[in-house]
Amino acid sequence: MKLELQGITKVFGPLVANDHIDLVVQPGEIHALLGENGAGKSTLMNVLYGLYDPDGGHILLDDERVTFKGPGDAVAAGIGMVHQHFMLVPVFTVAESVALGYEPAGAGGILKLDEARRRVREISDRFGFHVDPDALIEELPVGVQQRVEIIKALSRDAKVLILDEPTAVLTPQETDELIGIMGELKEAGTSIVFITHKLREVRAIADRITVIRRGKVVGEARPSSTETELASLMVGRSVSLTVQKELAQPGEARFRVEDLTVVAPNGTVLVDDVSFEVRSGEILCIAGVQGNGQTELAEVILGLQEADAGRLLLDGNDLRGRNVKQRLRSGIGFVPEDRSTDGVVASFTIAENLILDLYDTAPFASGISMHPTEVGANAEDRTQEFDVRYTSVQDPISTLSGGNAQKVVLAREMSRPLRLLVASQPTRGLDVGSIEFVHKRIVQERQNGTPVIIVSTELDEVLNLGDRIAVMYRGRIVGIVDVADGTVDRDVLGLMMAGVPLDEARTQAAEHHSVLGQADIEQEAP
Ligand SMILES: Nc1ncnc2c1ncn2[C@@H]1O[C@H](COP(=O)(O)OP(=O)(O)OP(=O)(O)O)[C@@H](O)[C@H]1O
Repeated sequence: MKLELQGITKVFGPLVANDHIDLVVQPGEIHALLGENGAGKSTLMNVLYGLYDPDGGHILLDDERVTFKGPGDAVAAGIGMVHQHFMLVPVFTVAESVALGYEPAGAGGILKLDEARRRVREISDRFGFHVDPDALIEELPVGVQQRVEIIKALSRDAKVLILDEPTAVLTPQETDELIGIMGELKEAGTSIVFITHKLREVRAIADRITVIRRGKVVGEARPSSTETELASLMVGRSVSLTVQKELAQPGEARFRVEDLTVVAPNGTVLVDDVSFEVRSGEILCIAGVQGNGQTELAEVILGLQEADAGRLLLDGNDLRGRNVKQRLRSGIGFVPEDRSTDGVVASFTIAENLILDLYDTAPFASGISMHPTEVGANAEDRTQEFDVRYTSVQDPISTLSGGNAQKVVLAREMSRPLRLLVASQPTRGLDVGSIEFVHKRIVQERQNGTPVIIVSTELDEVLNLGDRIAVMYRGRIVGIVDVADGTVDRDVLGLMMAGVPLDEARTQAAEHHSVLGQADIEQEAP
């Protein structure tokens, strides 16, 4: 189906989030939407999916004008959307998930389970999804859950599929698989609108690329453009895609994790006897597929979770018995993996969110009285430094785009004297310009002598930023590699993240390159 957006305009108070946006997506085209944080991509997709009523402009499907009063109308017209946070119920089976809320079905909007099962099988076979209709959602890896969302959309006859940062939570292998699936869908005539900040993927799969900046279309780019060209078109300036840093000169060990074990209430061992140390002036990256114990490890360091065994020593002091507030005040900077649940308080203003840890200390308060002038001034400074795009620092943080909310968390946690920085997925959802800035700040922190732990599923990030990389798999550390020795690459790390030990990973990687690893090689070739 051909999709055409003509002059779409959407305003929020004084802010024009979409300013006369035109976009044409041909049948069977993979169309990437690129743009810096707050450019207006999600807003545009929400208009297309019927979640927002546009203030101007039209949507055309196969040259016919359509209006959507809600997502139900959009779905009925053949539009499907896979959100970043999947909307699946964990205790349902795949078939139940697909059956739920099925609009054209009979009583109660429920599709019969047998019919749902049949459709899951049919779609799964047709596109090589390998999804079992009777599998429980909570037992499926993230990549397969995402396929269930795609099946759900296809079972409702989606002809245009919107994928909003679909690879943010995927492993390299799952990303490869998704790229394959997108190719199959395209062959079958499905149009795909694909939002991403990952330029490597755009180059690998997009047929056309539209770039938006500050609510306006600023141009179209060819997939043959280099990542550097795409980056500068996106943010309007040249961007360095590699981290400029001197060789690490680590000092003494400042932070030690000793024999740490964390067990879930159901008895699953989440962190399994993990030990490592981080030295002054060193960045240790903890790589791994989401859900292999990294989250729990980071949370135990801040005291959000209790360890079942083991010790944490910061500058020789045992952290046991100290609560979260005491740990933050003792100089631990902490960027949580999920900003919306742990990083910000949605109903608080941007300014308040910037002092969550320090709200009762000078200069923001004395005794029980807050000093709004200082709170406001701090917010102006921090948002300027981290280039947060907002209308007023007194607006609730929920009005910010995803990337801008992430920058608020980073600005708060990295703007006080630190003895240890722990950041989980620090650049998730950030545009290339912001990633460049945040990486520089992290390196600066390391230059100041702070031990830094970065938990990341992004291979580019860990390879670029880490002095050493520890790979976690099923709660254990598979291996710790020194980046300076030059023997690790995306493929080796990708395999280690699947539990393959270092030496074997090196052998296997030499024999097989992933799609994106291959794209790297081709780009490097003269
Ligand atoms: N409900 C809302 N109320 C007020 N402002 C909003 C609302 N939703 C979005 N905005 C603003 O509209 C602008 C565009 O936001 P949008 O979420 O579309 O950006 P984006 O391109 O998707 O960014 P990101 O890459 O960070 O996800 C931002 O300045 C944002 O603060």
